[in-house]
Amino acid sequence: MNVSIVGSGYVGTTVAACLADLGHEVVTIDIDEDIVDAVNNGESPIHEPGLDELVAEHGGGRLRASTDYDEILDTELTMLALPTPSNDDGSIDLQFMEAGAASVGEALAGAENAADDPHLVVTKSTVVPNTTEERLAPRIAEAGLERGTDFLVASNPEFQREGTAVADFLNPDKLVFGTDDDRATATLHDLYAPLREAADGDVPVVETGIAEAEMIKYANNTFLATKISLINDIGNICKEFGVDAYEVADAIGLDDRIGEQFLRSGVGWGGSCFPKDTDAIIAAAREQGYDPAVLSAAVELNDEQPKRLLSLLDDHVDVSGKRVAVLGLAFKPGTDDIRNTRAVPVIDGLQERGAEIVAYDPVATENMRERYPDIEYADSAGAALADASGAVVVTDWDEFAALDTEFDDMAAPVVVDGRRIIERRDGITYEGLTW
Ligand SMILES: NC(=O)C1=CN([C@@H]2O[C@H](COP(=O)(O)OP(=O)(O)OC[C@H]3O[C@@H](n4cnc5c(N)ncnc54)[C@H](O)[C@@H]3O)[C@@H](O)[C@H]2O)C=CC1
Ligand SMILES: O=C(O)[C@H]1O[C@H](OP(=O)(O)OP(=O)(O)OC[C@H]2O[C@@H](n3ccc(=O)[nH]c3=O)[C@H](O)[C@@H]2O)[C@H](O)[C@@H](O)[C@@H]1O
Repeated sequence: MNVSIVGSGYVGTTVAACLADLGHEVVTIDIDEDIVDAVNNGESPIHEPGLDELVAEHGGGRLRASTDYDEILDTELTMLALPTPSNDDGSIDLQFMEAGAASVGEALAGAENAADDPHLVVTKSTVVPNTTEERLAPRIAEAGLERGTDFLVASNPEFQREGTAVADFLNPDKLVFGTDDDRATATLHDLYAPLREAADGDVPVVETGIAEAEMIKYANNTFLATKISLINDIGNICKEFGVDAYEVADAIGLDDRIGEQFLRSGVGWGGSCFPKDTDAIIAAAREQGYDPAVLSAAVELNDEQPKRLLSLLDDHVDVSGKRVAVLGLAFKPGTDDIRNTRAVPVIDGLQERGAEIVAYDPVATENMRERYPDIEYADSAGAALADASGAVVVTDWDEFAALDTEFDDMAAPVVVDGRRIIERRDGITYEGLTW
C-alpha cells in the first residue's frame, strides 16, 4: 500500500519505518528540512532503540520523506502524526492538527486527476473526543472537498511508548479503528494486515466510532497515569510506616484485577504524553461541565513527588552552596526525551535551595543543556558523584544499578533514590522515596 504520514517526529517516523519494514511504500511529510534530509539519508531523526536500523535499511527507498504535501496524492491514506501540545490552561492546542488537515485538503483539492476512491485521512495523534469530526474534517473540506466522496476520516490512536516504540508498534496489545464508514474500516484492515500477520500473537482489532477511538486513547493514558499516582500515594503511606512499597506492589500485582505493570512508585510520571493528555482531558471535561476529581488528584499527587524527593534530601544535608548530583535527566530510560521530565522540578528545587548542580544522563544531556545551559554536566555518573554532598536519582537507567565504589568519592554519600534503581546500600546514607 502507498501510505503518507504527516509529521515525522517520534510517532510519525516510528510508524513510517515500521510500515515500510512490513512492505508498504511510505512517505513522511514534515516542515523540518533537517528531519526530511535525515530520513532520506537513512538516519533516524530521533533516538529510539531499533529505529536507526529500520531507517538505515529503508530510508531513501520504501521510506521517503518530503516537505511537499503533494506527495500524499500518490498514496491511499494519510496519517496525521502532528503535535497536540497544551495551551497555558492545559487544554489541547489543535493549531498543528488544523494546519496539517488544511494542507492535506489543499493538496487533495489540487489533484489534477482525482482518485476514484476517497482519500482516507487518519488521526494518529492524540486528540480530545470529536476533534476529528468537528475540527479536522471541516479543515480538510475547506479546500472545496466533499467528505464521503473526496475524503474519509478515521481515528487510529497510537499506544507505543518511547524507548520501546518499535517493538510496541509491531506487537500492539490492540488496534483501534474509529470510523464512520466501512470503506475506512476496510482500508485500515489492509494497512495493518501485514502487521497482524507478522505479530507474535493475535492482535485484537477494536472497531468503534471515531469519538470513541479518540476517548479510548485518553482513557488508556489517564488510567495508567492514575495507576502510577495511586501506587505513589500508597508508596508515600508505606514510607511513613517504614514499609517497603515495592514488596507491597509485587504482592498486589499478583491479583489479575490489578496487574503487575505500572506499579513502580517513585518520583512520578513525566514525558510528552501523560502530563499533557491528562491536562487536556481534564480541561475538555470541565468545558463540558464535568470536573474529574480522581484525575485532578492524580496530577496533584504527581506534582508532589519531586518535592518529597527533595525534602528527603533536606533531611540529611543542607544543599545550599554544595555540589549535588542529579542522576538521570530523560523522562524515562531508553530515550533522550526530556519533555515534562521529573528532572525539571528536581533541578528547579535544587536551584531554589542554592545547590551547585552536576547532572548526568547517558543520552539526554544535550537536550537538557538547551533548557539549563548554566548547570554542570558530567560525562559519567561517577564523575557527577565525585565530591558531591548529595545525589538524587530521577531516571531508572540500568547503568545506575551497577554504581558502587563511585559513591565512595562523594564528599558526603547521601543518596535519595526516586526510582528504586541503586543497589548499593552499605556505607552510604540511602533513602528510597517510597521504601
Ligand atoms: N511520542 C510518543 O511516544 C507518542 C505520541 N503520541 C501522540 O502523537 C502525536 C505526535 O507526537 P510526537 O510524534 O511525539 O510529536 P513530535 O513533536 O515528535 O513530532 C511532530 C512532527 O510534526 C512536524 N510538524 C509540525 N507541524 C507540521 C506541519 N504543519 N506539517 C508537517 N509537519 C509538521 C514537526 O516538525 C515534528 O517533526 C501527539 O498527539 C502525541 O500525543 C501518541 C503515542 C505515543
Ligand atoms: O501517548 C503516549 O505518548 C504514550 O504514553 C505512555 O508512554 P511513554 O510516556 O512513552 O512512557 P511510559 O513507559 O508510559 O512512562 C511514562 C512515565 O511514567 C513513569 N512510570 C512508568 C511506570 C511505572 O510503573 N512508574 C512510573 O513512574 C515513567 O518513568 C515515565 O516518566 C504510554 O505508556 C503509551 O501507551 C502511550 O502511547
